[in-house]
Amino acid sequence: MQAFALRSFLRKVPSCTNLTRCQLGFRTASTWGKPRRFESKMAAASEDPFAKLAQAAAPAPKRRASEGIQNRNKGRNKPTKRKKKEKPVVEGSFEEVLITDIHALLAAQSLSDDAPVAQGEEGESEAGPRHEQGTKIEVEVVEISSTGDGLAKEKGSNHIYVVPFTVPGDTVKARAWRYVAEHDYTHADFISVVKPSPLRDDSRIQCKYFATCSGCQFQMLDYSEQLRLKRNIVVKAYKNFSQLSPELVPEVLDTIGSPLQYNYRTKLTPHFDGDAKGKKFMKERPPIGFTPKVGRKTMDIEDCPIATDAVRKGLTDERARMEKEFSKYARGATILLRENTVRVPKPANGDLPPHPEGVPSDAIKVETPTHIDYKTCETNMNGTSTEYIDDFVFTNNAGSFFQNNNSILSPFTEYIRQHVLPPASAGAKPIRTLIDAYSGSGLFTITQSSLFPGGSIGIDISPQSIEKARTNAELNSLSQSQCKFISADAAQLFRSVESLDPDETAVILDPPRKGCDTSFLRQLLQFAPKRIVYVSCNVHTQARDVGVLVRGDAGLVEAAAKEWEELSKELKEGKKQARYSIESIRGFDFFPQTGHVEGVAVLNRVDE
Ligand SMILES: C[S@@+](CC[C@H](N)C(=O)[O-])C[C@H]1O[C@@H](n2cnc3c(N)ncnc32)[C@H](O)[C@@H]1O
Repeated sequence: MQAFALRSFLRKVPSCTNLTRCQLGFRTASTWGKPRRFESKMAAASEDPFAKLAQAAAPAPKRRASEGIQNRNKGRNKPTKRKKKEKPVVEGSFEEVLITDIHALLAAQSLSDDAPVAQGEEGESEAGPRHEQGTKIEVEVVEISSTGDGLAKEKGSNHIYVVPFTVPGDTVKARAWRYVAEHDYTHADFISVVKPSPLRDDSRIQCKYFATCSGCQFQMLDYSEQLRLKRNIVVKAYKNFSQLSPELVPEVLDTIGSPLQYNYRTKLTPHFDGDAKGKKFMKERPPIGFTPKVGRKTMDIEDCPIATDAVRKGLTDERARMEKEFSKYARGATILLRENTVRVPKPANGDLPPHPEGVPSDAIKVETPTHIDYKTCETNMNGTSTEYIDDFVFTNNAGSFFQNNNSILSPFTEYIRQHVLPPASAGAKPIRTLIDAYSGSGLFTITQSSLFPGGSIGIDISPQSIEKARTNAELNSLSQSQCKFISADAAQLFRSVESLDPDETAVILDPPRKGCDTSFLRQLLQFAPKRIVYVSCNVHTQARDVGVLVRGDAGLVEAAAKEWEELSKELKEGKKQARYSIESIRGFDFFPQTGHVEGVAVLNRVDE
């Protein structure tokens, strides 16, 4: 990871090649007990086991994961021809996370294994023979990567195979399909289990498409094991991507489970393929479903048990509609299935309220002591969907972002309420104001509002989400002085908050998967709020950004040249950037049965 970060940094800031590691804020070799890959670049010819990794990692350009899909279509048994120049691995991407885990595993085994390592003749990697595409192999799974795939080895070889739908301790049959030369590992398809791991119990699997559809990875595992694995994903994210020495990272807390482990997803987006040129109208209903793990043609999937009943019914209804309407379509499309709730309070006399007007009679009915929820499925991207979290109501553009596991949002927002304010300490100014950066339709601005007498400010780049956020504030009886929303890039936020006292301000960040950009982090460090709660569906970019906030060096490692100039000027002018300590880190399982985890990191400004 550091090798990637350093290269991109040096590329962007050519005049900074004489900066020392210390100035860059990297961990020192001694803090991790091992030399780092970027150091090994200079020691390529040495006996250092990391030098080999560096040679594999450093010079070659990299491919994006999506190129593998193109390769698959060319036929598994033919050698892959590369037409395009390889593109760099995207930061925080699936591929970068996988490569980091593979490097860590290779490094660990090169330090500890007695197994003899083959000597890199033609057709062999340094770790053992590599197979032609299509070769069937038997491998033993040694670890699960942070992408949810098994990392496996053949007997007598240290070569790593990435095999989905497997768990540590499994011996499985697999088919090699893509050798990744620059990182010396091979992607393989899962074929069958030869000897199951004690962790595996296939009777737990609830979907007949498991291990074919690419959506879920963990259905064969007990739920407590899934939570343990997800905690480990968070641990590894901070170890591999924060660039912080271990003493700065507190022990990662247990992952909080989802109240529902199936029937939880309030949004699905199945799709169907069309004519390649989009000209020939369909002669029969196309397969409607999801992308398979192998191949690119959409699988026909009639049901998805991780979705809520309303969304599952929506899938059935859409498939029935397509049965009649396929001939109108020439192009492929994505279908939106988003749960929508109409809540009807029960009268105090205990009578059942009448069926609400406009709600279809076959809506899914969920009765509680106080109300009846009627659940339907919205398929119009521009339609409005409504969700409840405790007594809060949220309306959204059905096609825009909203968290898609409603069952966990009550405990999750309660956890944020319990942690967004620091424990009261003598003499400290109480926090009065909340900034909710990347607010969407106001999830945190609204659910946390009661804690902030000075008001809450939400900012999001999507004008539609901000429009809904304003509506949601009204629907939840919050005035404009209690909840204010700005539609803009998050980095513009700091222009609007100059009047706020950072000592009295907490910030919640919930950026998209790619994390925060440098400009935002730099401005955040200059604004220096007392407390930050960083929420993310990508714990790897979260760990990277938290590392920046803890070191207080936004702009140094990944700054674009212009930002670097600005930052140097600011540093010369003596403008200060804050730094933070991490109070706690923990995962929430928003995505049961999959390898994904939502991370929450709570940070306090270090007052020196
Ligand atoms: C993971 S969602 C979180 C939304 C909200 N906190 C929630 O939980 O419902 C990320 C949000 O960031 C917004 N976003 C993406 N890039 C942004 C940017 N540069 N500035 C502000 N908002 C951005 C998206 O529109 C999206 O609503």
